[in-house]
Amino acid sequence: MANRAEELDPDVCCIDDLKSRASVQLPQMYRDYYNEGPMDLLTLRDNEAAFDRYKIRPKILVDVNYIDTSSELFGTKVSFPLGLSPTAMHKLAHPDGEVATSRAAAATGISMVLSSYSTCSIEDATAQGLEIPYAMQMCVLKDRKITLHLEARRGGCKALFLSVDNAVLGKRLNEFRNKFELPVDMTWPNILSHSSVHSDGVYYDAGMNLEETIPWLRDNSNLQIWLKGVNRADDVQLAIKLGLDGIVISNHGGRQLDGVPATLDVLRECAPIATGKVHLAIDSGIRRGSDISKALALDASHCFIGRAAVWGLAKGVELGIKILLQELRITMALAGCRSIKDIDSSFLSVLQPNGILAKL
Ligand SMILES: Cc1cc2nc3c(=O)[nH]c(=O)nc-3n(C[C@H](O)[C@H](O)[C@H](O)COP(=O)(O)O)c2cc1C
Ligand SMILES: CCCCC(=O)C(=O)O
Repeated sequence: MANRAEELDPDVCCIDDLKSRASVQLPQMYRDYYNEGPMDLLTLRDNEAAFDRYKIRPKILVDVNYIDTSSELFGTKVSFPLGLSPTAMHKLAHPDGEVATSRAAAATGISMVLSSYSTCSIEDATAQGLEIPYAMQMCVLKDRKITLHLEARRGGCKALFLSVDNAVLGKRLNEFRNKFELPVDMTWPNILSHSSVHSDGVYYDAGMNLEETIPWLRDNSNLQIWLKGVNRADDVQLAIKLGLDGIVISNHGGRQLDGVPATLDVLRECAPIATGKVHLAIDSGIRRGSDISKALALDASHCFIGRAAVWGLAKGVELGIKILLQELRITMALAGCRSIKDIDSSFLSVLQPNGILAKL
């Protein structure tokens, strides 16, 4: 049957299978670090549940013989509007670390954002994909020299993603209980080649404010600047006022402040403000190709995955990306969307508590 992509592994047919596979392979300390989050995991669960609250409304009798999933990010064509969110320390899951993840992004033609806390150098990771758009995630650290040193190491990156949801780390009970620590032979080469782990300067500058930081970054970088971790309409307005290039609606995959709303609901609130003024992307909770289509229908131009990629490190990141692409193509064909730009709000309804479907 045409739908059955021969290259997919019968043991791993969906991202949930990939999660199960990774979860049995990883030691508990790293499995819990990847899979869990802070406190009661309320936001982590709601990120996923939110996608189920929105229902797809297929349009009939559309010729879907040819489906075009291609899209664009930072002015570069990608095979579909999905990228890899920055996730720290890929070597915990695979000896090749971010180089392996980057290879998968390159093989499937999608974008990748590298974490400042990568366990491979940015140069080694970006060398894997000359055609795909890379970005680098940054935090403003107490020692601004290290922040700038990071910018200088940007290699082939086209954008900086400034994380704005981690003034401190969320209270992750698993990390306390498991006494989480890095293996002694593992480091963060992009940060520590310029400093020592014992220096106070490598920690987040919790006093950072955007009015001062963005002009300073603009003076020191010619890359696009995106904010990652925006959760409120007034912060979207601030980002527009400061002339930022893009915003990722993100709650860090429910890993920072427990109790914040699901990103899909925040997207719905913020998209009308952002549309036409600033690029708008989303991450947190994406586990299926149909989830991508729902975010696009709510006016995101791009989606990112965190855990789905790190789970992939156990069995094949490329496999995980191909699963999501296949599911997106099937969703588009069955919903009557021939191209990404066809996916609009007419394809979604919300099921209200009274059982009636409401249009967006
Ligand atoms: C293991 C792990 C490490 C992460 N490390 C970073 C990081 O270094 N910097 C950052 O901005 N976000 C980090 N994140 C958050 C991701 O960029 C992303 O927002 C989140 O994973 C998206 O949710 P999802 O995992 O449900 O797809 C991390 C997430 C995970 C799961
Ligand atoms: C010190 C690395 C922090 C990575 C991070 O942001 C996360 O685990 O969510």
